Formats: sequence, C-alpha cells, structure tokens
Amino acid sequence: MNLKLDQISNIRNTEIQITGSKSETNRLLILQSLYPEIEIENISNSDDSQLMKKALASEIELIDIHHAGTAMRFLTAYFAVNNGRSTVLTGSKRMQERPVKILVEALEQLGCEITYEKDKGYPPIKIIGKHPKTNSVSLAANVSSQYISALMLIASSLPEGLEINLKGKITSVPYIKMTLNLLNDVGIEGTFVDNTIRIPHVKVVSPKLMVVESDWSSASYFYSIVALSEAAMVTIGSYKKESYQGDAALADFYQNLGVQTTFDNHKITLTKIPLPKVTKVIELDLSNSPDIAQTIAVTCFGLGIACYLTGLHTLKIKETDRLVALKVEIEKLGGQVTITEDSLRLATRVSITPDVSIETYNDHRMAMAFAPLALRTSLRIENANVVSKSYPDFWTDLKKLGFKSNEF
Ligand SMILES: O=C(O)C1=C[C@@H](OP(=O)(O)O)[C@@H](O)[C@H](O)C1
Ligand SMILES: C=C(OP(=O)(O)O)C(=O)O
Repeated sequence: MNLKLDQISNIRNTEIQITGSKSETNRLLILQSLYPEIEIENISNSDDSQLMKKALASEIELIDIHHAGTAMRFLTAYFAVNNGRSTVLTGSKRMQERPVKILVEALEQLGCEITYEKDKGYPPIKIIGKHPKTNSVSLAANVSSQYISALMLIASSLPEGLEINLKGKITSVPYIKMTLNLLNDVGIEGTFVDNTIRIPHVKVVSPKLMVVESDWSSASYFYSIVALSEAAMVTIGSYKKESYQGDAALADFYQNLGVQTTFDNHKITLTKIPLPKVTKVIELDLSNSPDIAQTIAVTCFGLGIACYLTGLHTLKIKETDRLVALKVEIEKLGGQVTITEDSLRLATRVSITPDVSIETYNDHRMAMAFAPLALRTSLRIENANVVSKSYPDFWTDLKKLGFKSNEF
C-alpha cells in the first residue's frame, strides 16, 4: 500500500491509546516461557511481538522471524540453552544482513552449538540446544545491547545463573536497564555494576501480573506532529513517569522543539508551546535512544531548525541503514544532510519540495517519521504498511487526528 498524504494545516485535539512497548513485551514473553507464573497485560500488538509469541509456541525446527531484531537475538539465546532441541532461526533478507556473531560467540563460551547456514556471522543459524558448561561470558558491548539483553533473559534459567562481562563502550544502555528492571520485577534479583551484570539462578517465581507500559518510541510520532502543528493537544495512554524505556527522554528533548508534556493518571498530554527563541541548532547524543533519531531529524527538518545528532553508530545495522535512508529522503524534500558513521547533521532548511515520494526501505520508522511532515507539505509514503512491525494502528490513529490520506 502506497499512501498519498494531503497537506493539512492543523490537527484535531484527540486522545489515543497505544499498545504496550514491543521491547518490554518481547522480554516478558521470553520470561513467561521460562516462568509460566508470569501473566502479561497490555501486550504489544506489533508484528514483532506476534512473531515472538508464535516462535515461542512453535514446535517445528524452522522459525522465520521476518524483520524482528529483538526476537532474532533473544530467541538465539533461548534456543541455545534448550538442551536437545534443534532450531533453525531465519528472517527477512535484511535480517540476514544484521549481525549476530558477537552473541553467537558469547553463547559458544557457554558450550552452545550454533552454525551459520549462509554467511558467517549472520542469520540463518542452526542451533543445537545444550546444557551450559560455565557460568560466565564476556562480549563486546558497543554494537548492540540486544545481545546483552538476550543473555540476561536466559541467565536465571541456567543452573548457576550467569555473570556477563561487558567489553568496550556500552551502547543503548537503557535497554539493558529495562531488562534488569523487568527481571527484578518478576523476582529475579540481578545486578549491573560498572561492566559486570550478575543474574542468579531462579527456579520458580511467584505468580505475578506484569502490566506493560505503552510504547514510547510509538509516541515519538505524536511529539513530532504536535511540534509541527500551529496549536495542538494530544493525549496518549498509558504511560508512567518513571519509565523503563529510554525513549521516554522524548519529553525532555521535545521541550526544545515546542512540545510540553504533562502526566496525569497514566496519560501524557502533549501541548504545543512556542519554540525557545534562541534555538539555532538542536544538538543531541542519541546513543541511549537510537530509535527516535529518525523522528527528531524529520521534526527539525519540518520546523526548519538545524540539528546535529550524535551517538548514531547502531543505526547502520537496523531495519535499513537509517543514516543513509534519512539523508536520501530528506534531500529529496530539499534538505541538506551530512552523515558520518555515527552522526547526522541537518542544515537549516530553506524550502520543502511538495509531493515527494518517500521510500521506506522496509523500515517502519521511515514511514512513521516522515508522515508528520503532512503538516508542512503534501507527500507520499511508499509501502506504508511497513508500520505494522511496531505500530499496526498507526494510520488509523493518524486519521483520528485529521490526517487525510489516499492510496496511490
Ligand atoms: O532491546 C531492545 O528492545 C532494543 C534495543 C535497541 O537496539 P540496539 O541495542 O541494537 O541499539 C533498539 O534499537 C531496538 O529497537 C530495541
Ligand atoms: C531497531 C528496531 O527493532 P529491532 O532491532 O528489534 O528489529 C526498531 O524497532 O527500531
């Protein structure tokens, strides 16, 4: 489905409900498989979480997790210690270009048996589940935190628990803390001090209802919409002031982009406020919240503000090379973007080219990050249904706000 978005001048003030965080859901689904006493509420309706659920219930050897990165990494660890079971994990063409070597080598230190079916270091992989032969591993922490979370999630099921030693600069730290917080909440008391994570063995946990907080990364698109509106107020549920999700940093970041956040009874209300007068360049280090880089870059472009975003080294190995994709698509619209291996610089905008067709590269966040620009110009979004990877209701929710779209 390709969508043409008409230019709109403002939005309808509305309340919407976003489902649970896909990151929290995918962690809790693994934990629930290990500890059936855990109940989960407000589960994410994302494709990635549905695929995770299906994979955990599957009894066949071949499991295809499509584009779901966390599912790929978490399930690699999960099946690797499932003694005696043979599993082949595969995914989309892009998934076969997203590296897993660091995780596979960490699991090999535990005595796990994993072989590459195609290219060394990448899915598809064949896993023969084993009993772990040691209780400590070390791995590089500067490529993806998902490898670390994957090990943490299976750690308590190992006979002696697990000590995980992290080498190098640790990336996407809030996701590691999210894993630790969820473990602690279900009664698995792990620690994360300096470069060492320790998780004890836990045989059973007490029955526990885990209510998933709604997805902050999905909320980012409404921050962008409110920022690009003349006057707007959007209320979204259900959120906590003390979130486990690093992307909750949005509330602070968008203060400088003209959005005020108020919390009331598990809901956030985003209100358009004037832009600070002195804002010339928005400078942000996003190494703790890589998933909102696209949203922020496009908001700045829409507002005509320059930005310099750093800490973006993980963007190259996500659903697409997000740095290249942002540069190409923003430049089609008339912007000027310079990228390095880990940063993006956007120059102050002069004008916007109308009716440009945005390519989405099988990346949900490309579609969702560019859609708010309809408040500044008409544009087209190619393969708009990619949004279902994390937010299947995205286009329906945009309609509620008054966005006008037609298939083309
Ligand atoms: O653990 C998680 O749930 C995630 C960790 C991050 O990945 P990296 O650690 O690879 O940056 C993030 O980009 C991804 O969307 C979800
Ligand atoms: C990078 C993402 O997901 P994953 O790595 O789980 O595919 C994302 O949702 O932006």
